[in-house]
Amino acid sequence: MISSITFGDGGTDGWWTCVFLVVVLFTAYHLAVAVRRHFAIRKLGGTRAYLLANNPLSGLSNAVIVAENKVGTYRIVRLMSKFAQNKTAELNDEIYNSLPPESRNVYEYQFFPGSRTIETREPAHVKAILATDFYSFGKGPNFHKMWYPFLGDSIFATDGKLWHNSRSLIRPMFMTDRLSDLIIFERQIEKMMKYIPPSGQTVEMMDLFFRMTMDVTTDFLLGESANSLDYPNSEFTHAFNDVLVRQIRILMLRLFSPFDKLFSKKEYYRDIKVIDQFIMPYIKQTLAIPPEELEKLTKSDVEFTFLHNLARFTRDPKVIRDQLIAILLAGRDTTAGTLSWVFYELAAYPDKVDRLRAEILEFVGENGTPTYETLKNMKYLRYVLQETLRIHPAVPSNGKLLTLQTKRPYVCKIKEALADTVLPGAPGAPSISVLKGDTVCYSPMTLHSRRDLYPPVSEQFADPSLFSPERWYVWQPRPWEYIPFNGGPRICPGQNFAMTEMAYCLVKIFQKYDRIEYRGDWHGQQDTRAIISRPTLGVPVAFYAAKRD
Ligand code: HEM
Repeated sequence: MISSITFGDGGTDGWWTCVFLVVVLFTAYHLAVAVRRHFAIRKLGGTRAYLLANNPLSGLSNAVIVAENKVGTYRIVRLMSKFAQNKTAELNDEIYNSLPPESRNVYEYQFFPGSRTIETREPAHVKAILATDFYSFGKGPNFHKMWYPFLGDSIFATDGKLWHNSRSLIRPMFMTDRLSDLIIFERQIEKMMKYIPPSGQTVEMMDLFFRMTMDVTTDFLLGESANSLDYPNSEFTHAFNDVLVRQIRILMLRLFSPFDKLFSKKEYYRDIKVIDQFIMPYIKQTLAIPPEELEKLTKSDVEFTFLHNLARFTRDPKVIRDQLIAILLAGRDTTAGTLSWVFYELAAYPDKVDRLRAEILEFVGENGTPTYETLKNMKYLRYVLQETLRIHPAVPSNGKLLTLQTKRPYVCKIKEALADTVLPGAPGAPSISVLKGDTVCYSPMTLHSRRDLYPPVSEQFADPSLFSPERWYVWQPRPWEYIPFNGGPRICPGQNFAMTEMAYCLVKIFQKYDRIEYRGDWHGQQDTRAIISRPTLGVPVAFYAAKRD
């Protein structure tokens, strides 16, 4: 029948028949998938979230986003242009504001029935993904595969047993307040301060923060810093800066698969080689230390490094390499990006600088050295950091793929097959069925900017869009409404390390300076998100040294 269909000038055309068949099979397949998924969703007892786009046409072209009387924008084109302009926060607001009142905080879209993405800013959903239904969600095999050349089998790229092993391996180094960490902060922050020019001269602080956190993290991991403060143009520093950008480019090109293979990955692999050439000698050196010597080293709080700790539990250089790279990645950009935002915000509020400095002088004095105890007791200092992470969470968006595992990971004793699951409904709303393979994204940034989760604006509680550390004196976010460090079993293990490092840095800077002046376009600032948030225009400021008694 089909072969008798005629096209064009009336002759039977085998090619057209093939195309026709492909279209029919493609449509039939997707219809079958859609029907199967429809029933699977119903069977789970939940519903779908508000559907923003249902097929390539509505997804790619005319998905109507109704945002304050603006109708009919082109979603993907718009998304890409907002992303290119570093305005994804604006786009998120626009999308969420366009949702119907009964589904204000969650929506979904799909180009084909089998590729569904759910986006949520509902605390109950975040709690389920990160904690109560933890084993149903993970990074997924695709993420592991895509990041493998750079991150290997490290804590960041894995789920289940591999992830659990990594977590156990690194946990001991983050369990206690280590004196050696304070010594590292002192050493590297002091060095950074030498690069701040005399009063009144402009300095690009973001650049200094990225170099300083690179040196702190390598010092912590290897016992020796990469010294990017003194040598910002070293091959290693460049490779580490570039590799993430190249990794993101590779991930984005995957959207155009299989044509992504046409693009060369030579530079990406070259960067990884440079990074490995820097790290591997340290690993070799450490593995040459006899186990009994390593055990002796554990007694020394100052000499014992992260690398020593890893070598006590595994002699496999690849396992050690993967974990080191992951911590370097986790620890550097997050802390540098956050510190950059702290100084961007403070530069607009001289009164808050005064208040912060007064607290620092009260607790540490002009020349004193901070301890864990003094840092913990300085409330305003902590509130400055918490407030910065509320407005500018370092990881603004996060996603979890519903895992395709057939068994629960071994850490959980229940062995039944991992089935589809549901995200709990908000009060008064039905739960949302989630099927294996669906992608679920939650965004700390959009969650933190939900006005309905905050108390009314008052004299003590400023508008939530404003930087106001003072609000923390009268307000405590409810669980799962403030998640800069994630939560549940995958909560950031470096949280205490990062908060101490940033607090230490603020103390050192404001012991010396009592005024900051912003030397750029403060209001024109944007948010670049190469996974980690940072100010697009950098942080050009001038510091003014305080008069000493
Ligand atoms: C302001 C600083 C920091 C912030 C806001 C932050 C935030 C986060 C977040 C949101 C995650 C979860 C990411 C995901 O879902 O994949 C995470 C994971 C992680 N962070 Fe941090 N982080 C910071 C600093 C650090 C530091 C300094 C270290 C180590 C020195 C570190 C080590 C890690 C590790 C190892 C993970 C992976 C945990 C796992 O998957 O089990 N972080 N961090």
